[in-house]
Amino acid sequence: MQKVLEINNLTKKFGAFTAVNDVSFSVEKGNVYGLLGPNGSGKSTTLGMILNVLNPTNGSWKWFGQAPDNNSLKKIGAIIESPKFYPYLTAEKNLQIVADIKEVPYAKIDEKLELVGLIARKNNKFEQYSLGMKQRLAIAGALLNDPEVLILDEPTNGLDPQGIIQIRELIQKIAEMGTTIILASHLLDEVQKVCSHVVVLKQGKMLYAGEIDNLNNSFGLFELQAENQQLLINALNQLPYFSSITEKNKHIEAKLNQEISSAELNKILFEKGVILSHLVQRKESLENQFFQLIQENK
Ligand SMILES: Nc1ncnc2c1ncn2[C@@H]1O[C@H](COP(=O)(O)OP(=O)(O)OP(=O)(O)O)[C@@H](O)[C@H]1O
Repeated sequence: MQKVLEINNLTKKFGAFTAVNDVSFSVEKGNVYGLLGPNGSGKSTTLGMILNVLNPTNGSWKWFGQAPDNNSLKKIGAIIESPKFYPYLTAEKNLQIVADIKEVPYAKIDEKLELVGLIARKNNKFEQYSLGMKQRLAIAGALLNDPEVLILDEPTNGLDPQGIIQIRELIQKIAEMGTTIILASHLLDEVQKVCSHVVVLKQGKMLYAGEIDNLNNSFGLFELQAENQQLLINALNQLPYFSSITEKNKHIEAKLNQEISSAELNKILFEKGVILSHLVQRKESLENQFFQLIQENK
């Protein structure tokens, strides 16, 4: 797979405060990467550095295998702030200004307005647009010169549910056309729905980078209940299958560190004299795992 971006040991300090702390990851062509982390975890600062808007304190990165220069930046479309257009001009006129700056033919304007679903509204003034339409117009602007990479910072911030779905579908459509996408978000749900890969940041540190499916690659857990809970806990503690055993309200939650079927576990416990009244195997949600990852690295 061709590497579009390679970040090595990137650090940004604001005075004594470290906003991005020794972050390294790569982005491969054609995938959708989510930069995921709570507010203030360093997502925007990371994007600012790789877009040459902020100077790094330390570290380096390569775009398309080379040290970043103006040429490589031309292959990147980015929206890292709220869309800036002239309110009293139409969408089309606004995009003509962008086309002039990017030196692309006006023919591209209708193509991109069509893509983002705004062709029928191209003669409306920007100020008449909803927030979702403004965001889609910004995406059209960022795509005018057919960049290889599209970077979006919190693309659904402030949008209503319908607007969120429209942006999500648009991101999927753009990705299917072969554009590599990097999007920063604090919403796990958003990242989970559109990204193939995720980089998890917390307080500037990278906690995980890889395929989103691998983040969800736990063995799951068992919910168990027995008449004699203490006997059950003792028996579970003697077995090698669990990374943690926790007492919840009425049941015991035992997290697996390897595979074992519920039938097998039931048999082993029965042989140890434990009669189960409740046994359910569950997959752990990505949300749980993300939360745990964030907790563990406190
Ligand atoms: N110019 C600056 N001067 C000082 N501190 C800054 C500056 N810019 C960002 N920070 C701090 O760096 C940390 C990371 O900020 P950043 O905006 O990168 O986080 P984020 O993950 O994008 O969060 P959010 O989703 O809230 O934008 C925050 O604690 C922020 O207050």
